[in-house]
Amino acid sequence: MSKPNKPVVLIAEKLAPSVLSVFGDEVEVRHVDGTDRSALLEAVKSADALLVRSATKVDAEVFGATTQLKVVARAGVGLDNVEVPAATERGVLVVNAPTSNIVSAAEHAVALLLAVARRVPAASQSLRAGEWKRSSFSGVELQGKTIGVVGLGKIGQLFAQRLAAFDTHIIAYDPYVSAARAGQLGIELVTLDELLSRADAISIHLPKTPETKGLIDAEALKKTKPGVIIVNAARGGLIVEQDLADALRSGHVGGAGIDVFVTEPTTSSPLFELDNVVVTPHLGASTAEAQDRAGTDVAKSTLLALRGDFVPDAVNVSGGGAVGEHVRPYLSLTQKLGQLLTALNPTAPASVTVQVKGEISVRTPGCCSWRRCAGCSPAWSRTRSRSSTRRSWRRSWACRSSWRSRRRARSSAAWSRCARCTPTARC
Ligand SMILES: NC(=O)C1=CN([C@@H]2O[C@H](COP(=O)(O)OP(=O)(O)OC[C@H]3O[C@@H](n4cnc5c(N)ncnc54)[C@H](O)[C@@H]3O)[C@@H](O)[C@H]2O)C=CC1
Ligand SMILES: O=C(O)CCC(=O)C(=O)O
Repeated sequence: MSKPNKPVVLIAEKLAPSVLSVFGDEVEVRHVDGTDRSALLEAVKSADALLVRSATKVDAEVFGATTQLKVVARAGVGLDNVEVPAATERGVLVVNAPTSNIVSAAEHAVALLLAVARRVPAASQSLRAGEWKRSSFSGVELQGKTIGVVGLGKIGQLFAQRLAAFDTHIIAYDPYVSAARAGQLGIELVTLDELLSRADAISIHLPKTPETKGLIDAEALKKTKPGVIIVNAARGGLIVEQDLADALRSGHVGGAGIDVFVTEPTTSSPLFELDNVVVTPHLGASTAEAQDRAGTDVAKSTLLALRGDFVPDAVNVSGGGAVGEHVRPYLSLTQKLGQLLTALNPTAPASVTVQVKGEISVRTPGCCSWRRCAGCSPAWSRTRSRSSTRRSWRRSWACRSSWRSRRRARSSAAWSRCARCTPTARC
């Protein structure tokens, strides 16, 4: 029986049991098969929150079917199945679980690389078929090899750290990462062409965007070293499957480990016919630990959103980007500083400036001032709006907040502080 007054949370895919333990009895949980379009469109009408993994397409049609929906939560990283601009347009908050499965995804990429380099699946299959063919399954070592990482974000970095333990030289292509940051990690930042021409193995860790779709095509593959191993545990379509299959068949590419496909689910791909390919059905995040974290993280974010609180993992709040891992710790610091400020000065100030210095000053910390607001007294705000999307957040706080940054800090450690408070009873 439906329980009045409780927000309805619609779960559209199989999620870890941790989700339900976080929700407790604060919400009414309903289930639907997100791949059954008509069932989804019907069920979403009365849902306050929608929880998905990667199989449910949450697009303008879904948002058009409901006026009730406040939050879409993606239990994982990639948001290519959620039309974020359409959500923002409708005032629906979108959250993901940006760190929940990154270790699992990085480990899976390592597993694929090793499986290809040592031909583990083919040898296993052959032995199980009753053959003892040691000479047929000679592989290559990773030691001393150059490994190219395309996309040096969270997963790319974790992959690189793990590969470094094999005594490899890591090079990376990522135009959005500074050479200084790469240097700190012991990684040489290069152009894509240089990476393609130098790497003995290449692992892709990019989001799927109009810019990255088809990045590794026939032209790019031509530039690679003969015998190169290619791994993709990021998204299908970043590599053009047919072009990769052709390069594998010609022997120019030595092997490939592929977890993701341009169409999913799928049981047919030109890659499936080739011996030097190891494939898995999008298993990068399929570990108990990752699923548990993804479930817990999105359930917590969903509750925050439904309560009208600030949601750190919201992706359509801070100017279209999630709060980066380097900035994240400062959110709670600024929140605590806001609470302290409230305790010391219960009268609302006209404005508060958050100063940040050092590394984080170049990592879009503007969100810290919002978080500081979240820590400040409710008496400082006029009303709290139902939605936490950017426009309404700005409207809801009477007290102005801003941030200032200085690139140089006395030490390499970054810091933030609430400063320049202008106490006034005006707002
Ligand atoms: N197979 C699986 O189950 C999983 C796959 N993924 C995929 O991995 C992707 C990466 O995840 P994270 O590392 O957490 O994301 P991230 O956002 O931390 O890193 C992505 C990196 O790609 C870089 N990048 C963006 N556009 C680029 C371009 N045009 N050229 C070169 N670099 C570019 C960014 O600067 C960033 O450093 C996700 O978007 C998702 O699609 C994530 C988790 C599990
Ligand atoms: O297993 C899943 O939910 C998909 C994981 C994934 O690809 C992601 O988080 O981006």
